[in-house]
Amino acid sequence: MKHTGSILIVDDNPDILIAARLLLKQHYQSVKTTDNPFDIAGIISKQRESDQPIDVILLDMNFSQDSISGKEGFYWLKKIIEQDANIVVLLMTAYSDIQLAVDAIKAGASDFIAKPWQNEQLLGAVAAAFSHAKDKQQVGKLTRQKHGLNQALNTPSFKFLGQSAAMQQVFNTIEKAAKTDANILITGESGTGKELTAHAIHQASMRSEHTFMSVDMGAVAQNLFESELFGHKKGAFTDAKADRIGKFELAQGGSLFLDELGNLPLEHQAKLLSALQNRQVTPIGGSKTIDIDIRLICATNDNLEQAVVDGRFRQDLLYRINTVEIRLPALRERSDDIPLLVDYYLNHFSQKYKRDLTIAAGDMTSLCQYSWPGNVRELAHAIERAVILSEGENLDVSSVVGNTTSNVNSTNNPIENNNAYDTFDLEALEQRTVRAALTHHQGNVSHAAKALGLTRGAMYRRLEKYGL
Ligand SMILES: Nc1ncnc2c1ncn2[C@@H]1O[C@H](COP(=O)(O)OP(=O)(O)OP(=O)(O)O)[C@@H](O)[C@H]1O
Repeated sequence: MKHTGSILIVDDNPDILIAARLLLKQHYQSVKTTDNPFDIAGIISKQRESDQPIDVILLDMNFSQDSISGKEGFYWLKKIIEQDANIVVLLMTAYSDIQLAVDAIKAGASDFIAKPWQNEQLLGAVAAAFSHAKDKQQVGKLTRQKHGLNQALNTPSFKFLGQSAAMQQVFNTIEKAAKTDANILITGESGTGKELTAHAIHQASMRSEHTFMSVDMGAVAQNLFESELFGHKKGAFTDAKADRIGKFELAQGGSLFLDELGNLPLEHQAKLLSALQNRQVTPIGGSKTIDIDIRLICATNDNLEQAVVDGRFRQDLLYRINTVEIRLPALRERSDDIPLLVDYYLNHFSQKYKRDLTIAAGDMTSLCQYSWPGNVRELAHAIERAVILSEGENLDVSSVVGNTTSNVNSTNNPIENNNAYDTFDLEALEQRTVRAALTHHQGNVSHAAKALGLTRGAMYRRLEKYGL
């Protein structure tokens, strides 16, 4: 059976063209020939258009009579590589010498064949060239796929909006800091847009073509911390059934975003610090260290300075990660952003659910007066729910934020509210309690979860459930 793939043979000697074609035609599906190197570019284009791209070219080195320098071969080799770097070129000459062969390979040829050839020798060289061409094509495909995946991973689902002076300042700092390779610490309450900020930094940086790798430190099981970040070798521990690449290595050349860093236990902080200081990691069970080239972006809704004072966070690690600090203001501190965000999410979810809704001016004012303890995340969920539940043409905000406006000045705490037990609906009570805990802890999910006796995962499930 013939191999799929196309070969082009270029030689000014018609006997060589016939002999090579007869031999190669027995093994390969498409064999083209030409005695004029000026035809090469046209043949490459035509074959590509007809979906039979040239994989391998056998190229003579000397075309003018009596020429033996090989210069012409090098010239055409360069032209071919410029036109299509995936084509593999085999150079042929009757005047072979070692230096010419070395120079040919240096210039990008895959091999060098002396004429006259032995058939077996030519077939072997062509087979190796084909395999090289397939590898190149595969690498090209994987590179394009990686590029596409990076684009998909790097693009957040929502725009990063803000017209308030506070957010303009944030955007300004992002722009300045992104251009450097400085480590950046993003702080702010839950839902203020820390992850969006990290994406924006990566996208505005010189690393934007590379991977943006995100790790939620709050969600990494304690015993898997090292494996998650640094990787492991097969058999390094009982469950290590195969090699695993760590997030540091996956982020190679790009940005590594460590979210919820405040939750990292002290012993892991030491390991993280050591990796950052040495710019090297060693997978568990591995003997070789891997050099790492990443821009580090960390985020937390914890107060890390206080955590240092409390002995929960290493000062040396804090100094290493906070070269630039970006603090995201809570939504209640920038209520002039609320109309912009409401309009954006109203438009987004109206399109998603095929509704045509507007918001009454009075309702917008109510939303601007609300304290939004869950910040923009709460606002986005609230608008989505309103879009789904509204019946008329106006967005029904009461169905969403319920007694939000009356909540503005209340504690939201069912224990403290006189009307705490106006309902015995457990879900409603749970929602109020979760909201109250968030408000009490100024949007800090970790602290609110702790106060409620919940894990962060359980807390997040409730935030999702109640759209907080
Ligand atoms: N400025 C903004 N413009 C538009 N959407 C925003 C903005 N800030 C946050 N959001 C939206 O709010 C939600 C939460 O944002 P994000 O995950 O970035 O917050 P976070 O501070 O990282 O939260 P957490 O601390 O809980 O992880 C996302 O859906 C995001 O798109």
